Amino acid sequence: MDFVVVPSCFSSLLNHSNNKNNIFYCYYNNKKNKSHFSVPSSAGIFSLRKFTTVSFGYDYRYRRGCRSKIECSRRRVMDSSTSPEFSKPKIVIGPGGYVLEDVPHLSDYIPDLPTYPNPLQDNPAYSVVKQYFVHVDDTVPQKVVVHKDSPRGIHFRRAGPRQKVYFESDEVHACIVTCGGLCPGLNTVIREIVCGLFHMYGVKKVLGIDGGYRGFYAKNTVNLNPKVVNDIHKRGGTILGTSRGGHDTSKIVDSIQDRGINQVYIIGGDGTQRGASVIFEEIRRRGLKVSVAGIPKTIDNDIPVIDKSFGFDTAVEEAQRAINAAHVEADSIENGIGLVKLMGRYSGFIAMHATLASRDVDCCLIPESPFYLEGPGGLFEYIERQLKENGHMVIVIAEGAGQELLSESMTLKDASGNKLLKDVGLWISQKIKDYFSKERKIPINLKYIDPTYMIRAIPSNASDNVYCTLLAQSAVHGAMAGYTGFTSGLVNGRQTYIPFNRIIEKQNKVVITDRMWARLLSSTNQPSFWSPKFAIGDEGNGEEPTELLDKGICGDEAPHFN
Ligand SMILES: Nc1ncnc2c1ncn2[C@@H]1O[C@H](COP(=O)(O)OP(=O)(O)O)[C@@H](O)[C@H]1O
Ligand SMILES: O=P(O)(O)OC[C@H]1O[C@](O)(COP(=O)(O)O)[C@@H](O)[C@@H]1O
Ligand SMILES: [Mg+2]
Repeated sequence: MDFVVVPSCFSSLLNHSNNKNNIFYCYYNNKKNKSHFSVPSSAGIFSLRKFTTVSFGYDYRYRRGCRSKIECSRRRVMDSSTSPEFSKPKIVIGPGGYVLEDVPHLSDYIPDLPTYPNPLQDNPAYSVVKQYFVHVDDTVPQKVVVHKDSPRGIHFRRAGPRQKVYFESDEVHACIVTCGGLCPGLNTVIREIVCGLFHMYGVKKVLGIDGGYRGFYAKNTVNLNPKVVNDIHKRGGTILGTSRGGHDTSKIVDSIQDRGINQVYIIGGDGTQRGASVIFEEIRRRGLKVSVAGIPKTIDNDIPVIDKSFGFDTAVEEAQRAINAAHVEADSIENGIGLVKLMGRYSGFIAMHATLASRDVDCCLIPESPFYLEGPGGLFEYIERQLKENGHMVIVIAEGAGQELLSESMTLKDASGNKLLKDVGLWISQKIKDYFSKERKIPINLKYIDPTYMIRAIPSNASDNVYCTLLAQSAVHGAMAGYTGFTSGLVNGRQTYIPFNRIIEKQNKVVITDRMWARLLSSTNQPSFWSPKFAIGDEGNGEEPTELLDKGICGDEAPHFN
């Protein structure tokens, strides 16, 4: 008997089989050595182990060919899937400076994978669509504003259904997990992954992982189907629960393997996508036929490359309610100051967009734009002028703004390693009150509104709901087509598959030397608080211009959804 490594997932395959005997065929590279053995399902994994011996340096791919038969092909893959070559980004260079930043595919590390016709071709809802399947060579450019001599630049693979899929419908065992902070639209994404798998691809097995990453190994799972998720998009939050911290890669991948899961849908922000990336690497190292797809989530909009994250518009819309209230309060009383603190840990997109949308805001403070309180050009001087001229004013401050001005105590971190912020809203309220009452002897009426979680605990609005649907369906099409290690994201209004390395390499931030921030300054008339010393840091960090600037909302090209 030759050496055979039996993946731990065989136990779940054995347990799920209705047949009395599970026949295991082992195909070796040398076909002459082909052998098989049969194990009664009641014997379970322990009996199976009698036939097995661990052989280091090899791993075995398995495929559930039919209910009673599991074929395992022995491959010499460990060496190649752990080689540095494998971890390198997949870059394809073409003529004219064309660069495709491609996503990994299961066939990159599992040779001879069979393909199947896409079941969508028999689906009456889609058969009327001309050219429903996306051409394998379709890509989407990252930059759409070009000059006639510009190189063609970076492209991403276009998302969408492919003619051939790498999973049979009854072979798929998918799971969905939500991690990090809440965001409007989480439930819509969950719903549309489940419905997409069931209705488009005839999949019947979808598991919900309870409570974020740690749910893989420390919690129960829940079976998901279209009935269970039918009206969840009308609710805020996530029906699966979420958490920070608790990312234990090997325990998570063991759980994926033990449960026989072969498609993993991971919904979360920058931290979550980093976690997804290491899960993918471990899955590839173990040579498993498991697709890992990320769906980017964050109200802070701090994920790079993509046009914007889902739930962002809903959060901005909800923030308007707080700003309106602050304006009404400030406008109704002498020397009224309405102060609103909005979420935005490292990026001030919510504050910036809420300010631009409202037009009632006189000053917007964000983490990317350092400010100062006293002296010429400072915030106090500006407040005094506003009160003199208008009798009231509204200030919006992102929670991450001005952190460097607050007292220097030890920086605490949350379970995921994110900086725990000091309360800049309370701090600045006190500073303004002290300055005007003690130093200037000017009576002011300051009303502080902190809507905190209210802007993210709500269900998504109509446009975010459509956006969530497209992201979820794109992720499903990608996983079915055998792509893995990708995030489904909108680039220039087109659905794309973006490799994890591009999503996690940096954070999206408001670039204060961009036109969007200039639009805000011209709308509020606030001081820029700009000083040449800030500009050095700004130029030096090599940031791309604000993603939202040139690509939509107020940019040169209206976003268009495919
Ligand atoms: N560098 C990392 N490697 C692995 N897992 C990570 C990493 N950063 C964050 N995570 C995990 O991702 C999950 C969510 O991260 P967090 O930063 O809280 O939220 P978000 O994904 O919304 O940014 C947590 O379970 C955390 O442990
Ligand atoms: O949910 P918590 O742990 O209180 O964290 C609040 C943070 O979550 C956010 O809403 C978004 O954070 P993530 O997208 O990284 O999860 C931030 O704006 C805010 O600072
Ligand atoms: Mg985050």
